[in-house]
Amino acid sequence: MTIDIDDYRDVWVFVEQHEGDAAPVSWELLSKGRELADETGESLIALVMGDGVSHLAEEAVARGADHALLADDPVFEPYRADPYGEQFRALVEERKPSIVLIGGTHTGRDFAGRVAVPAHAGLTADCTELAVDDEGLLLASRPTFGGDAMATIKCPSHRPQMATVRAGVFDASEATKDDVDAAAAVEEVNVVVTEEDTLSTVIERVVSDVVDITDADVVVAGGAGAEGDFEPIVELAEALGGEVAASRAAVDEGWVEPARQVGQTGKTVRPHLYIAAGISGAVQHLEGMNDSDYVVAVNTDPNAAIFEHADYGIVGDLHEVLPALTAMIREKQEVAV
Ligand SMILES: Cc1cc2nc3c(=O)[nH]c(=O)nc-3n(C[C@H](O)[C@H](O)[C@H](O)COP(=O)(O)OP(=O)(O)OC[C@H]3O[C@@H](n4cnc5c(N)ncnc54)[C@H](O)[C@@H]3O)c2cc1C
Repeated sequence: MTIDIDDYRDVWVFVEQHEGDAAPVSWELLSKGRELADETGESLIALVMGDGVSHLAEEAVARGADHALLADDPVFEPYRADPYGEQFRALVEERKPSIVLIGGTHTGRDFAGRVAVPAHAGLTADCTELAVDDEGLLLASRPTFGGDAMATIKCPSHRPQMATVRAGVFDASEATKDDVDAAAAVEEVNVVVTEEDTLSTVIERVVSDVVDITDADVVVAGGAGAEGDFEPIVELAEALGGEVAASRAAVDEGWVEPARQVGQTGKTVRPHLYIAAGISGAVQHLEGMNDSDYVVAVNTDPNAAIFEHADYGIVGDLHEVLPALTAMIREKQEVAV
């Protein structure tokens, strides 16, 4: 398929939503998209699909998009890959964006290929870094070879340049425009899919019990120093209402499920409080938690690298320090009740 790449312009960000609430990754991509659009001198366009979601299109503009495209129709609720993919595909074909960014979530991964394949476009999945080069080409980076190397991929001869991006790797954009200005920049697009065209029907929605540590406000992470006993970590996390996480060393030992691994080949978290217990502070681990608001490290080795990245450090055995912290927190909670 030959295309004229000069026909393709602008940076698009897909605003993922669930029952009218935006997925946090949407606003993270919007802030990165703004940066890329400013560098390439193009517009940043938000694409919102759903039923009764015009408020999100306005919010996307308030948070920095130049313009929002809104496909608002009952066919988009609940989410199914075929209407989303087909609507997105049709808009890409008609409007010709240069860069398309989609969250690397279950939803984004599910339908992004349905946009990329008919467009004969490349799709770099699960990116953790994005930039543009001097010619305005998207540089999409992601871990590869099981995390042993980082690959930077560019797509010089085809458009659009598409990427799915891991949640939690960029700061979310903030609202800067008022509602009136925002509403004026929303364009309702022609919905090209109907219920009759749609092959799938949702019979039942079952809430998965797979954990998602990326949204937690408090994360208590354990490493090899836990020596197989995660109980103090679990109890402190429970006392603080937070999630349990782990270094790769702890996951490799089978002490904790892989969905809880933090780092380059795990999840990226940015909680208000991150407690790293028995974790040395390897760069690959730091990559997944370095943007936490407050880091508290507990380690027997006063020279452990993690202390250089911690706001508060406790030199000691986690099997003594964590139960003491948990007991103090429980005591305060009882007094408060
Ligand atoms: C390509 C690649 C990708 C990787 N991706 C990831 C990733 O996503 N996430 C990740 O975490 N790692 C990743 N790693 C592995 C990383 O390099 C480290 O090996 C790993 O993070 C070490 O885990 P750790 O800190 O738990 O263990 P260690 O480095 O063994 O550290 C254990 C720490 O516990 C302390 N300690 C021991 N006993 C106690 C105790 N009783 N109380 C308190 N402290 C104690 C020790 O002093 C030590 O500092 C990756 C490596 C590579 C090469």
